[in-house]
Amino acid sequence: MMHQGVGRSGEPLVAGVDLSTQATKVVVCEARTGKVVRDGRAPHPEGTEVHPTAWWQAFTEASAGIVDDVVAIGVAGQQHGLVPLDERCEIVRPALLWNDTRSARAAEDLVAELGAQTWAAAVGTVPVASLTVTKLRWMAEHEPALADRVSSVLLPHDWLTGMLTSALDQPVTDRGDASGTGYWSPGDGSYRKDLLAHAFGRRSPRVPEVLGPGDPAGETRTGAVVSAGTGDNMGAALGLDLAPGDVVVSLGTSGTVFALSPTPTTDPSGTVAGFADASGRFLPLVCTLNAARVLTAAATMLGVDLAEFDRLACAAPPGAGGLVLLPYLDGERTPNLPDAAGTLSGLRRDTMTPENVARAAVEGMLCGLAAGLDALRDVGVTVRRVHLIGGAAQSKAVRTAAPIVFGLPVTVPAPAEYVAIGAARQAAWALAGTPEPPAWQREDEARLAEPKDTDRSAGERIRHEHRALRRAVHRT
Ligand SMILES: Nc1ncnc2c1ncn2[C@@H]1O[C@H](COP(=O)(O)OP(=O)(O)O)[C@@H](O)[C@H]1O
Ligand SMILES: O=C(CO)[C@@H](O)[C@H](O)COP(=O)(O)O
Repeated sequence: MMHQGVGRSGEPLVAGVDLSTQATKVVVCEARTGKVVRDGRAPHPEGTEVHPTAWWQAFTEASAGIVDDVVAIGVAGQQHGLVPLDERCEIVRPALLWNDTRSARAAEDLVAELGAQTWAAAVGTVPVASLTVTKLRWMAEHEPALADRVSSVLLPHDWLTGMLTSALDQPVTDRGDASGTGYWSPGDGSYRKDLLAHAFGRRSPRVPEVLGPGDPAGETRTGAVVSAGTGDNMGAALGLDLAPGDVVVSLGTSGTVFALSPTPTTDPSGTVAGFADASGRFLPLVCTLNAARVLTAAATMLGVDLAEFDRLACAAPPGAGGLVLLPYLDGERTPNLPDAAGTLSGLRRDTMTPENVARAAVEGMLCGLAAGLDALRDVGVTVRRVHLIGGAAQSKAVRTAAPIVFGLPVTVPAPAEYVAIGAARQAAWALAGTPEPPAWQREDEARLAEPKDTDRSAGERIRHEHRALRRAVHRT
């Protein structure tokens, strides 16, 4: 498959993999500059439980013919997913993904048993259905015979990394992804196996060794260096080379809001997850379950494609003629409403147009992220401007509405797979063996209009209406 070598330009090449929710994406970059020279992608099956062999199939398809000459490779993956292996490293049951909400009651129980403050102080996060620790509790309660067979517990990126190095029996991970398990402490840099054993009700299963940010995990069969890998949001932060004051809003399957922090953060309310990053620092993050797919679902409901959806949403005024959408179409994680459904309110005969419905979908999705920006400020993050990334950042309607709803300058970095680029940069780092990652150039970014005063008041009104509806319907 892979063999050591250089690209046609004579530059050594490295590959980065984004094992995200809906697809596996692969980029091949020049190790020295970061220039992307090739890419590939392949879809994943629908659903919130996926057999990891489907990821291997997607990786094989996405990387076919483009990674033969890379000298290093790294994987950034969707966070939190539970990949349980038995003592022969066979998969015990299909992986439960971050957006699977069946462990909501388990999360409530774990919080009730130990207290939100204890969890936040111990591991930087308060359990919600997304976290690995709650999936282990669910499995222990609902599938005890399978739980008895579990010998080690991996995350999606750990598993793919282990497949690449042929070392699933000696699994490795990194600080960033480990910090999303609910049983690794970003503050102490160590596992809390007591919490893992408490949740699982059994002796703690084996957990991957946490490598340092630039450490190699091993080699592929053909001798390419494999880096430690990380979570997808940490990968994006590395790919974007974030500066202080920069906040990322990522609109993929999940909506995430995150920024770098030099110190760990804790939020006993559970809104901000106090993750570690992939560079040795920290990554406070807010995650919503409903982002890009709110737009695709609204477009399907309106019977239009995404281009027409965009045209409709852009044709409506800010505030969508009074229509307000709480877009909790898959339940919600932030606020923690795993069983919620969406609500569309404010319909009047003269305003219930396709244009206003489309605009309300865009604004409703963005309001969840605006609340995330406020929550980041509350834990001490400086928010000066927003970088908008992820699939839905390509939507003109989203680009138009985002500075208004956020009340901040917003830039859209040149369209690129930043998670995969971050994974490739980590691979180049492991290859170089330097204390810091290589300095990679970034393409120019499109700066969007800064919000005007009139925009600001429209944005405040939109956020106010969204909050008021949420309180009325969900009392949160
Ligand atoms: N122009 C667009 N408008 C709205 N949504 C879009 C657009 N382009 C892509 N998307 C959506 O973005 C999502 C994929 O984004 P991505 O960041 O790749 O997600 P993930 O990393 O979770 O797989 C899909 O749901 C897709 O429909
Ligand atoms: O759970 C989180 C973050 O805590 C999600 O951001 C997942 O990491 C999935 O990411 P995407 O597939 O939406 O990029």
